Amino acid sequence: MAQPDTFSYGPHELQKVHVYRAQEGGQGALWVIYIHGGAYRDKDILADSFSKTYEILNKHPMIHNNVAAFASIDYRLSPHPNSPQDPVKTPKSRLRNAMHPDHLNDVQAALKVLQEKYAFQDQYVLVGHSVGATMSFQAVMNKVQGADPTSIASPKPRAVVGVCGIYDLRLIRNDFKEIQIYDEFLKGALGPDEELWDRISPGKVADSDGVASGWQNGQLAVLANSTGDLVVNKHQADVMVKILEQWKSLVEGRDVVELYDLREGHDDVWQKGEELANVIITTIKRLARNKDIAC
Ligand SMILES: N[C@@H](CC(=O)c1ccccc1NC=O)C(=O)O
Repeated sequence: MAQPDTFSYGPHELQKVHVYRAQEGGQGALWVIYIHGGAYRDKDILADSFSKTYEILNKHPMIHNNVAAFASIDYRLSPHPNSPQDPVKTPKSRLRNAMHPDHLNDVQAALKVLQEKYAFQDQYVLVGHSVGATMSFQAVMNKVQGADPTSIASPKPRAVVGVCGIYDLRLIRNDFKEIQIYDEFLKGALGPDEELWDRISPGKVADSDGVASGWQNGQLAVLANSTGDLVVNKHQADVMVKILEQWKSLVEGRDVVELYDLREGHDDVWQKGEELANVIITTIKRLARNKDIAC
């Protein structure tokens, strides 16, 4: 397995970013930056969950020609009832007690450190899985309620890819009302104020705070969903695509790609890596094809 370089962007053990250089002699300029899911709280789904996908991608000639490096972001997590910690005995740097906006502020801080180190500007693709997809599209909103406005990603990415993503937080809870974990993980990470959930849902905010007005340099949005995903349903992509159609209609040359033919289970998409890698390859091909259309 490839060993990434790891950089800290804060004192917590989860405030780290992993960087994997593309193959020796790679000629690309693009960065691919991954935000993992895990319901904001799963201590077993972290930045290294991108490793398998990286291994697959790194053998692909398309990557050699277009990608400079990959990064995968860890961010502080919220408590999980199945892995309790003693708040007195656990050092602060290991405590999983993050609440919105901590997760998103961490992602923004990681992007900032990457920019300071590598200065790739807007030559990057932000890829998120599940709640990582929520944060990927939050990163291109104009304003996310509660989040630090000075920390909003600058510059924003050229392309955003949401894989098995959650874009309307209240809707997913309501769609799975009988299953307690949805309400539990959302309240555990975001608090009980459901109006706040609405104001931070990238598939719900249609006013000037949202993705349509906020993502001015964007060229390509990709939504990927799997028929084998039993925990995130297609309603989520349906709401997000409406916002993205609005975004697309504002500037000529913007592109929205819907890939709804994945087959793997929610976590197998990244765990096996094949389908996540394919989605990223499709994205990079599209970007290369659309290169002549200015940003
Ligand atoms: N493994 C997670 C569950 C999880 O990841 C999840 C469950 C339902 C819907 C979305 C999920 N993850 C999104 O990031 C947990 O232990 O809570």
